[in-house]
Amino acid sequence: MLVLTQGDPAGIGPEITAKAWQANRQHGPGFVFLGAPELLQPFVPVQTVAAPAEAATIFPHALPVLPLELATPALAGQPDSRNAPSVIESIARAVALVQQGQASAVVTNPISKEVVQKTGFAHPGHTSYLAELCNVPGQDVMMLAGPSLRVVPVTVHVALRQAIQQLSADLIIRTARTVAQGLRRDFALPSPRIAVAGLNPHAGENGLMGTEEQNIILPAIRTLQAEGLNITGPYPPDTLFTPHARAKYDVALCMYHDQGLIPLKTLDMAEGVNVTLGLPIIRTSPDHGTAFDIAGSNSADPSSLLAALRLAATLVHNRKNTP
Ligand SMILES: NC(=O)C1=CN([C@@H]2O[C@H](COP(=O)(O)OP(=O)(O)OC[C@H]3O[C@@H](n4cnc5c(N)ncnc54)[C@H](O)[C@@H]3O)[C@@H](O)[C@H]2O)C=CC1
Ligand SMILES: NCC(=O)COP(=O)(O)O
Repeated sequence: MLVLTQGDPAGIGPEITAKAWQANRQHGPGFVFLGAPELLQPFVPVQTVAAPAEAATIFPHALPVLPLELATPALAGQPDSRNAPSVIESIARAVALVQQGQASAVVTNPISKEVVQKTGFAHPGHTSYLAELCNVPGQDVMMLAGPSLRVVPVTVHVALRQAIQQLSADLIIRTARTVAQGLRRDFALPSPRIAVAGLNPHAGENGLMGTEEQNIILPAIRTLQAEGLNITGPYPPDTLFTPHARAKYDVALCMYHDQGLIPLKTLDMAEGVNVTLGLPIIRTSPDHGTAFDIAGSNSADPSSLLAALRLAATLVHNRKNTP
């Protein structure tokens, strides 16, 4: 049984959760929602449970919920940091359930980084918090996976200026190793083809437009090739996402957040999934955020959450069956 976190109660999480249950109730994959039951009650029948083990028989008839309390009633589209502790508690308890073997994987609903950070949450998002909860701090890697493309941002939720400063051969090497291991173990790709993007226009054009390719990216690629990884680059970023280029790799290692997430969401917004690699547990998430602008309007598309639930179930299966 998958465990689905609450996410921000004022975002589209409750609505897409209810829509995902309606879509999956007959043919799964099943899930238990870890959050406030009143968020779902306007949409679908809900039944509270004490443990994920009770959820499977309930799932075809009602949405099973492990209840959490909100500090204040949630208003769609109006985030309230008083509810941040329940947002964070849902994530922590979901991870604990998987660690205890009571659930098979965590699927997270979107949270607002701004809202949780206002209350002192020390992480830029789920990804590094999950690594902390799993006692593997710093080993987390964010990958976005869609039908057309997989991308991994090497630097993630920092200002662009800081991303360039953070870029190092060591960071690229550690990230690529985690990506290769994750794709082998969970995605059934025995020798994943990794394409590395340059940082600068034309991948620097031999130092004419920047030296990070020569000084940082290429040495990292050579080290990884010497270890036997199927990794190439650095490629000019502007042509790395054409259909022709995409046919030649399984994942693109990108130097900063938007370099990878813009092509991913342009091509695959509806079915893109955020997967955290490098953890002892499996975690997926829709690729989008809280969408406060449409919360409460019944216009949220549940496709990305449905893809995240499907992928989590596949990864659970693959991990069990990979020697
Ligand atoms: N995994 C997570 O928890 C993520 C959280 N966020 C957070 O979400 C908040 C809002 O971020 P934004 O950059 O505005 O991104 P967003 O993805 O929430 O919204 C961007 C645009 O896409 C639309 N949209 C998003 N998902 C949709 C769906 N399922 N159906 C229909 N339309 C949809 C929204 O209405 C909005 O116009 C931020 O606080 C951000 O930190 C953003 C991405 C992932
Ligand atoms: N842009 C992706 C994103 O914001 C998801 O972050 P996380 O909460 O999965 O760490």
